[in-house]
Amino acid sequence: MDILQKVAHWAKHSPDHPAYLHRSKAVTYRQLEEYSDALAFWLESNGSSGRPVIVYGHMQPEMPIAFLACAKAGRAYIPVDDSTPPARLSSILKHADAELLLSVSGLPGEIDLLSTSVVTDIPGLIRSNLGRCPDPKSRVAPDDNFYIIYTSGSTGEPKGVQIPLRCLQAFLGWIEAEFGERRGDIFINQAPYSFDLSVMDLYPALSSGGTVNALDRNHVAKPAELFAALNESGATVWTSTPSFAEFCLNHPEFGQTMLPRLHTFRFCGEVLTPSCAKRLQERFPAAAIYNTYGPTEATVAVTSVRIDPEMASRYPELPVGRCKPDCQIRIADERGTPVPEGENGEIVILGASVSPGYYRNPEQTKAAFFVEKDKEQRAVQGYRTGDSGYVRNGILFYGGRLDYQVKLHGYRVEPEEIEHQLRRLTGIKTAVVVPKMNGRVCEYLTAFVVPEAMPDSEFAWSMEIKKKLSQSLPAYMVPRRFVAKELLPVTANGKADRKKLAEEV
Ligand SMILES: Nc1ncnc2c1ncn2[C@@H]1O[C@H](COP(=O)(O)OP(=O)(O)OP(=O)(O)O)[C@@H](O)[C@H]1O
Repeated sequence: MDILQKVAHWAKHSPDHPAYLHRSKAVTYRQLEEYSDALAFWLESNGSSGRPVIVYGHMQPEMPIAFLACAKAGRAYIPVDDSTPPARLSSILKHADAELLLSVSGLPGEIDLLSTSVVTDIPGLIRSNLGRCPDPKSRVAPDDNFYIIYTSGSTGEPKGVQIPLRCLQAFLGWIEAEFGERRGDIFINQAPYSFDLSVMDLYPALSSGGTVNALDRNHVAKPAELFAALNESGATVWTSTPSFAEFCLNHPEFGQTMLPRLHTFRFCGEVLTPSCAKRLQERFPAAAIYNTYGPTEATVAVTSVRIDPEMASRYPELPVGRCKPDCQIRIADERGTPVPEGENGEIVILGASVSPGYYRNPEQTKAAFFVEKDKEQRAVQGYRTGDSGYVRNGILFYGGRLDYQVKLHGYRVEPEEIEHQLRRLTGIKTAVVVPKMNGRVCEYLTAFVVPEAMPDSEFAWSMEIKKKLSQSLPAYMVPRRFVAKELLPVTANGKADRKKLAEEV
C-alpha cells in the first residue's frame, strides 16, 4: 500500500483516531480522507495543466490536507513556509511557473504573482465539495512527482528537488523497517514543511495510523508555551535537528517526566554531538537516539544508526550510520573515482532514494546528478552530495560540507573540523566557526561557542580555549576570535544559522 492507500485504510479502520493535531485543532483520519478528497475534486475540476501546486502556510491542519489533495489530483505540491521572504517566494513562483497557489495563511504580501492564481479560502472549498471524490485514475503514479522542495539555495538560485512517489515510498518502507512504527505513536513535528525533515514525521505517522502533533514557530518563540505543549502532547517519537534539541535542553524540566512516553529521538540535518546525545540519554533514560543523514536530493535520509551511551562516550565524532538497503554510499575523490575504505572523500549516494533531479533545471541537474548501469545493466541514479566523509566497517562518518572550505593564508581549512575539535573540549556544548571574508579572501576565523557556563572574562576564557585547541590543531587553524553565546541563532529550518553569524564577524 502506498501513502494514499494507507490513509484510506486508516480512515476506514480507525476513522475517529486523530491524524493531525495543531493547538486546539484536531483532524481525524476520516476528516483527513474526506477533506483531501473534496479538495482534490476541486483541483481536478479547476486547472488541467498538471503543473505543480504551491501550498503556502505553516503548521495548520490544512497543510497535510492540501498535500494529500494534490497527490490525489495527480499534482505535485511545493510546500512553502509562510515565513519565506517575499522575494524568495516570488522567485519560486517564477521558477516553478506555478499556475496555482493554495494559501492556508492568507495572501502573501508584496509579491508579484505573475500568472499564478491564489486561492485562500481552503476551508470554504472543502465545505462546498464535501462528499465528492476525484477520479482514482488521476492520482500520482509511482514515477510522478509527489512533492518538490525548494532548497534554501545556498547558490542563490532556487533549486526544486523533485521527489516522485516511488522515492517517498522507498523512504517510508525503510523507516518502517528501521524503526518499527507502532500504532498509537504520537509524532512531534517541528520542522516547517518547506524543510524535508518534516517528511520524516508527517508520512511515517500517517502511514502507520499514528498522530502528528505539530508545534509552530510561536511555540518555539515562547518557551513556556512550547514546554506546556510538550507536556500535554503524549509524544512518543521526536524528530528534529540537533539544534532544536539543544534549545530544549536549556530548559531543566525537558526530560522523561515531561515526555513520559517518548521512546525515540530521530535526528537529521546537522551534526549530532556526543555532548547533546549524552545529555539526552541522561534526561530520557527510556528513549533511543538515532542519528540519520541525507540531503533533500536523496529523500530526507539514507543512513541511520542508534547512538547508545557507550557510543556517545567512545566516539569524539558520532557516526551517521549504515546505508539503507536499496541505496549505496560511495566515497569518491575529486575525479569521482571511489577511494579505499577509511579514506576521506565526497559522499556520493546511488539508488532508489535519489531524486531524478532539479525541477526545470537541466544544468544544475547535470552538475550534481548522474546515471550509471549496475551489474544487471539497470540504470541507477546517483547524486554527488558536496559533503565529505568516510566509511569504516560499513558505517558512514560525516566530515563536513565541501563548500564551507576556505583558504586561509594559503592553507585549506575546514571550519567544521575546528568545530569538531572545539566540541571535544570540556565545558563546551557546541560551536560554529565562521570565516571573516573580504571578497573571496578569508582574513581570519571566528568561533562562536556555547559554553556550559558563561565566562566572567571572555578574554581569559578565549586564551584558555586557544591553548587547548593548539594541542590538537595546527596554529593556522586556531580561530583568532572566540565569542561566548548562550544559544546559537537558527534558520527557519532549525539548523545553526551560519549566514547570520557571518554578519557578526
Ligand atoms: N546527521 C547529519 N550530520 C551532519 N550533517 C548532516 C546530517 N544530516 C544531514 N546533514 C547535512 O545536511 C545536508 C542536507 O540538508 P538539506 O538537504 O536540508 O539542505 P542544506 O544543505 O541544509 O541547505 P540548502 O537548502 O542550502 O541546500 C547534508 O548534505 C549534510 O551536509
